[in-house]
Amino acid sequence: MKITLLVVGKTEDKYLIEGIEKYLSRLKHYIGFNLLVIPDVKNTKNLTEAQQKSKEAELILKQLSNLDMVILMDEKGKKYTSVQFSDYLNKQMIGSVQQITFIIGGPYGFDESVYKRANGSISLSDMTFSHQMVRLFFVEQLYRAFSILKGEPYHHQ
Ligand SMILES: C[S@@+](CC[C@H](N)C(=O)[O-])C[C@H]1O[C@@H](n2cnc3c(N)ncnc32)[C@H](O)[C@@H]1O
Repeated sequence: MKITLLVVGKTEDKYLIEGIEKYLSRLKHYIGFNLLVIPDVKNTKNLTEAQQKSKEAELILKQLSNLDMVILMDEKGKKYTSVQFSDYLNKQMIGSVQQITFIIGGPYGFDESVYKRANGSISLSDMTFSHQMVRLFFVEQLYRAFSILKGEPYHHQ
């Protein structure tokens, strides 16, 4: 199984880039992982929130194939403990899923068309994080999940 994390817009802050790279370099020992960055929509000042989400959606949907199992990161999504998330990933690996694509939305979240394409959604918290920060939290949780599956001492219950 391969995992893709699709995000909207480059990560700008150095402290986030460093954190994300730290977990990505650890993750590569466990799973084929790809961070796919969709360029920011231009001239957003002239767009409504709905128009911006719709333009982002066009770019997001273009990246997806029929083989992708698409899971949105969404504060209103399903909640897992870290152990439950590791079980969830394990079930996908044992099953026939070849490619899971997790998607983090833009600053205003997802257009309806992206919700329609999704196979599920996951919440990291009831709180809302910035679309930039949630990338770091997600890759850390992914690393944590694989360390749990490998029985390594990173996670403490
Ligand atoms: C600033 S949030 C958008 C908030 C927007 N009100 C919404 O309804 O989605 C930007 C993106 O970060 C991600 N995100 C923020 N908080 C999250 C959370 N608690 N759990 C999962 N993803 C989250 C989502 O992908 C969201 O689309």
